[in-house]
Amino acid sequence: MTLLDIEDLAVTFPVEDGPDVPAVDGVDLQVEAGEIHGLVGESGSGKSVTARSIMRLLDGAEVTADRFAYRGEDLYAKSEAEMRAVRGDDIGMVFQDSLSALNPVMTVGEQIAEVVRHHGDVDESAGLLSELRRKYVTGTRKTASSWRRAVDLLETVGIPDPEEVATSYPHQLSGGQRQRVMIASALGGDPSLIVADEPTTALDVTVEASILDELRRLCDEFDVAILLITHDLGVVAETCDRVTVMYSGSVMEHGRTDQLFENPAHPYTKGLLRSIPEQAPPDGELTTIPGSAPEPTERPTGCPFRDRCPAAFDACADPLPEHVVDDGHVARCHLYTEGDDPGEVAWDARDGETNGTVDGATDRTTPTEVTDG
Ligand SMILES: Nc1ncnc2c1ncn2[C@@H]1O[C@H](COP(=O)(O)OP(=O)(O)OP(=O)(O)O)[C@@H](O)[C@H]1O
Ligand code: NI
Repeated sequence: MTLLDIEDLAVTFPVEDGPDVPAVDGVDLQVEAGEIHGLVGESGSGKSVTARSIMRLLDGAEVTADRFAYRGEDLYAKSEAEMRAVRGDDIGMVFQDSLSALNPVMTVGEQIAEVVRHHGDVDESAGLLSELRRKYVTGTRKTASSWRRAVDLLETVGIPDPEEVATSYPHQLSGGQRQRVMIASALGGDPSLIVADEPTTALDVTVEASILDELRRLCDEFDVAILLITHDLGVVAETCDRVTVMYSGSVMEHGRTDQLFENPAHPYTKGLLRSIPEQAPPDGELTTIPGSAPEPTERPTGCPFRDRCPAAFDACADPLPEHVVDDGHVARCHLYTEGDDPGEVAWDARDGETNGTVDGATDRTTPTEVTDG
């Protein structure tokens, strides 16, 4: 079942003395129930803006979409009160910066217990006065169901000694433990989807690996879907069932993780794959894509990647087409519009030089020169 179904999302930030910023422009995103879906792309590609659009947390931005459905219901047709119920109960969120996302003056057990009470799983008042009394006077009784559930959730996300940790304040915990607390808190509302924006980026690799394992396990065990935002394709390879690749506000390619890694179709995806150790060609150094992504206000027409693409040709100035590579695997790239496979993209040029040729593309207009970034 498709949980989240977004078609042609555009998000623009009005700017007072300057051009509006078209941060996201043309994003399709489908998240299936129970899957881990990777949203990947370089910095500034619009991953976080897309994530926040799902929670409707984009104050002042203009958001349009052909479709923006969660479980078949239009999220943008909901009232703010209905949306508050969606946040936390249906869709949980985990951010990169756990220290600023958690309340510094409440124990983590108290914070999770509050989420549990609001979700209504336990027969304890979550009214404002009751919460204020707990916060400033009594605290949650350690025998209360909401507290027991908070401790259970801490245990579920792999925190040793959860009783002890529940009575700690966020600053007393390590970054990895705080990230687990955020995941426990997101689970407190028993959501069907967790949006996790770079949840492990600030952590060292061993802690990152164990938290990703944990997410994988939670996804399988609780049947919760996770939209995992990352700029790290290695993380995607390890963790995700499917993946959507973004570049400069648009989706370039999406498909199952195995389809995308074994048979990448978009030159941008191919370029990204060359920059991760597991995927680099046997002969070679890791190569990053020369140049950098354009600012949203300076994006070229048509394919936003064409200035950096070694295979770009005249048609790339036209609006992005959709090429179905395989069942469930789509690339938005002009190279395929004539129905033939363009073969290898010349990403193997070294020293920042691209020779700009594509095998099998002899009948095309000569690709444009790519400048060294
Ligand atoms: N409130 C805002 N006002 C104006 N522009 C914004 C705003 N928020 C984001 N942007 C712009 O939107 C674009 C996309 O930003 P976003 O944070 O979604 O990128 P990202 O893919 O999450 O990058 P990163 O990997 O660095 O987190 C960027 O160019 C950014 O400058
Ligand atoms: Ni981001």
